[in-house]
Amino acid sequence: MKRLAFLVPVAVAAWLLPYGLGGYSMHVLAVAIIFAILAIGLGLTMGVAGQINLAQVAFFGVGAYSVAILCTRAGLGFWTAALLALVVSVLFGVLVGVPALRMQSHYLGIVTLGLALAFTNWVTNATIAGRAEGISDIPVPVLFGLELSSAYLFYYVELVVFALALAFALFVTHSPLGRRLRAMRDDDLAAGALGAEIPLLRMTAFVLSGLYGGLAGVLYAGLIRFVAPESFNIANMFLLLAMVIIGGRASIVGCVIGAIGLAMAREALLDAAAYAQLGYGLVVVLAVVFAPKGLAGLPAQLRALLRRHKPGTPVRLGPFRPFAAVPAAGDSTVLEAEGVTMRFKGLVALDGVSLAVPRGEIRGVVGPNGSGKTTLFNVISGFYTPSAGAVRVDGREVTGAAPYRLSQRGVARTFQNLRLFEDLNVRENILLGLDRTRTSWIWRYAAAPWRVFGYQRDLDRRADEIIDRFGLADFAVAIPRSLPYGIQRRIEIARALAMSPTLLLLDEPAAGMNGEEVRRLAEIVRSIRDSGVTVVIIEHNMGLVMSLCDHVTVLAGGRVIADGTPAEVAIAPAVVQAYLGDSMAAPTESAAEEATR
Ligand SMILES: Nc1ncnc2c1ncn2[C@@H]1O[C@H](COP(=O)(O)OP(=O)(O)OP(=O)(O)O)[C@@H](O)[C@H]1O
Repeated sequence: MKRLAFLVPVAVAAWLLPYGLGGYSMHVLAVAIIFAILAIGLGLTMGVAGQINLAQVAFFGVGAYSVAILCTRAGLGFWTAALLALVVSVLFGVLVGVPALRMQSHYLGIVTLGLALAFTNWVTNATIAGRAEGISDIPVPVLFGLELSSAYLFYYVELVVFALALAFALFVTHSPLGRRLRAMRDDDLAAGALGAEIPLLRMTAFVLSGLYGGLAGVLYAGLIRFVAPESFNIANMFLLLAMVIIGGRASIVGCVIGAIGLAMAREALLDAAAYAQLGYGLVVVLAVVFAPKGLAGLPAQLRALLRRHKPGTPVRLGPFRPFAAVPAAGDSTVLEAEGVTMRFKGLVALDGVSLAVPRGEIRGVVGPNGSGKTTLFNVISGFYTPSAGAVRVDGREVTGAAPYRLSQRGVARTFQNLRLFEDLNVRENILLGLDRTRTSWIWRYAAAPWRVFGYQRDLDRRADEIIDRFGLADFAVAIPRSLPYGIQRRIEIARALAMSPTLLLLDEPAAGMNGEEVRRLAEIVRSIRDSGVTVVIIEHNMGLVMSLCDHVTVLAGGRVIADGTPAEVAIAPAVVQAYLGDSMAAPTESAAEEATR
């Protein structure tokens, strides 16, 4: 609550501002607030969710034109038209979001730009939209019997709408939904493996953008009471982009500061409009090069610069606190692969692989480089749909299911090349694992926000427990990239465990670790198994495999060449031959050595 105390003087200042401003300045301020709402919408899609959206100005236009058309052609009152306009803008948001389900990056940029151009083209040529002349007789909005005909009066309506819009955007970005959107922006594959329904999340981002664009459009129609195509053209889209990039696209407050600042600058530079555009371009380039996170990112950038000159304190990984052992719940098969084949064009990465992993087992999957181990994990966790064969988890067919579905079925995984979200701190990475809600849960954000707060409190409590159990408390708010490799590996395991899986897939968890770290890893994996989780582990460290695994499956050239206890596979001739040497010849001895190191 104390952190929000600064809002009181800000609100009072905003309320008193009109008393010190002339008519024209008031108008400029009212327009700047509209741009701020528009920029929040763009910040949510581009900055928070990482979806390229060049149609924000069209959402703005859809909102404004819908009000204009509904008021002047259908004879509706301003506020009824405004509500319908919001619905139309959200629907337009859905339409623009559809391509995002199938394409990303510059392709999405081109498509959204195309849709924005199509909108401007339509309003320029459609009779109902008043063609190039636009629509000029939008009625004065009346609120509580008061005609909002001046910018002074309208400003107060805008202020309330803006405050609510800003509060909702901040609420969303600081909630489990916002965390998932940021995770999707950083790495959509890893976010999917953690249970994020990527298509729905992308659509949510565009719906929010449509809503904020529509809201800005409604206010614009009420303030200016005239709409024409040039207010919603591509030049304005680029101005909006400049606002968001300069302010800091990932920060909602940054977007607001950028929007208000640039809207003011635009007015101040009206006499030099020809050069102003060039100036914005230059500032954007400077921002991208020297302050990629915009004005909002400058304090953190400065702090990092100062820290660089100070000797850093070494990070301390705390001890792992083992889980309470749970008696095995029956001996059913948790994972079953049957004749799984995966072809990449001409290359057969997996060739009829079958394996069955019983509950409570630690299964090792080993094999020379390129033998198909990671591909097998990718098939099991839904990253690849196999060309043939079937995968069953807990007896249910999951072949080709999306990663988020598998995550919901209790499959968690880590990655060979570590996929921690780099823009989220350690704690947020763990929180993402803990969040088991479906995206459809998000109706609560609008209808019952207190339930979101309650849920977040529960996640926070459980995150503390996991952070403590895995000894991560010293760097819970650090960015993973800044931490040693061994620690990052442990964070990834903690994040996977946060998902409360029944099946944990570990892809080379000991890679890059020293002997002591490998010993601690073995202790962690055993404790995870003892807590009732079935573990499948890909590893090249044979000492670890031999000492840790109950059962080992050996792959070579995409086929299972041996399957049995560590001692059995170690002496299998096919295995010795596949490894082309004697590294496997006496693994039990090396395991004993490794285990005692
Ligand atoms: N997406 C892909 N497209 C084309 N080929 C692929 C793809 N993924 C894997 N492969 C190929 O499939 C084969 C098996 O690769 P995979 O990564 O599964 O092996 P691995 O046993 O995990 O190897 P390593 O121990 O080096 O990680 C390799 O020849 C690899 O180049």
